[in-house]
Amino acid sequence: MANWHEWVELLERVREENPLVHNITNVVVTNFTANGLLALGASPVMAYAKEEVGEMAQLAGALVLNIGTLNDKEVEAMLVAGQAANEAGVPVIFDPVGAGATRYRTETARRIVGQVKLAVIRGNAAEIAHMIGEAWAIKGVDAGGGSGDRVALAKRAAEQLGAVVAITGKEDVVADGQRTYLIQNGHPLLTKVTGAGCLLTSVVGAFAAVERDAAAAAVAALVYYGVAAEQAAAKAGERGPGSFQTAFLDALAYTSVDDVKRYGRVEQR
Ligand SMILES: Nc1ncnc2c1ncn2[C@@H]1O[C@H](COP(=O)(O)OP(=O)(O)O)[C@@H](O)[C@H]1O
Ligand SMILES: Cc1ncsc1CCOP(=O)(O)O
Ligand SMILES: [Mg+2]
Repeated sequence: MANWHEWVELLERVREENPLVHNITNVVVTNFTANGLLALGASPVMAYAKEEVGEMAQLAGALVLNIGTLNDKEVEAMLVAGQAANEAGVPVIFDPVGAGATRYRTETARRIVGQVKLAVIRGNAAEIAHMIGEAWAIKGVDAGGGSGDRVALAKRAAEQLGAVVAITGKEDVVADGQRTYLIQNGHPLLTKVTGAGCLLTSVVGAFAAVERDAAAAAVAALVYYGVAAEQAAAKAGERGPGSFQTAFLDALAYTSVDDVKRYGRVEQR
C-alpha cells in the first residue's frame, strides 16, 4: 500500500474482522480502553496473570503493553506475554506511560524494549525522548512544556529502538526509520480525558492486527482517532470534558472511511 488514503481503508477491515486485542494496561484506563475498542469495532480482552497471558497473547490479533500503573508482577507478565506474542508473530504495541518521570518507569520501559520485539511504540514526546536517553520536560504521565524537533526525535527513536515510533501531541508524528508522517488532526479536549493516549495505543493495536505494515497501521489509526475527536468536539465540545468523552466514544463508532479521507490532514516528511 502506498499512500495514507489507501491506509484509511484499514478502518473498514478492523470493523469487518473484529480483531481480538489483548491489553495489559493500567488501572486508570481499563474500562475506557475496552469501551473505546468496542466502539471502534474491535474486541478487547484484559488478562494479567502470568499463568495465562502467554496463551491469551497467542490467541489475539495484537498485544498492547502499557506501564501506566506498573508493578513487578505485572512487568513479569508483560515480558511473558510479549515473548509469547513474538513467537506466534502477533504484533506487540507498547505505551511507555510516564517513562522519564521515575527511574523505575524508565528502566522498565527499556527492559521491555530490550526483551520484546515491538511493532509500534506510542507515547508523548517526553516519554519517547526519555526512552532513548534524551532530555525532555515531563510532568507525571503528561509531556511537560518541552520544545524540540519532534520529527527528528521520532526518526532517531525509530532507528534506535528498532520499531515504528508514534509521538503524539498537538501534532502527531509516525516514523519507521525510512518513512515519516505528520498528522494534524485531534482536539485539545483529548488532553482533558484521562486515557486518551492509552486508548489510542490500543486502537493502534487493533489496526496492527489487520495490517502487517506497522507504520501504515499507526498512521491510519492516528488520523481516524483525530478525526473522530474533531467530530465529537463539534457535537459536544462546548459542554465540557464529560460530554466530550461520551461523544468521543460515539464518534469512534460512527466515523467512516469517507470522513477520515475528507477531514484527515496527513503529510509525508
Ligand atoms: N493540543 C492538542 N490538540 C489536538 N490534539 C491533541 C492535543 N494534545 C493531544 N492531542 C491528541 O490526543 C491524543 C493523545 O495524545 P497525547 O495527549 O499526546 O497522549 P498522552 O495522553 O499519552 O500524553 C492524540 O490523538 C493526540 O493527537
Ligand atoms: C493518570 C494516570 N496515572 C497513571 S496511568 C494514568 C493514565 C494516563 O493515561 P494517558 O496517558 O492516556 O493520559
Ligand atoms: Mg499516555
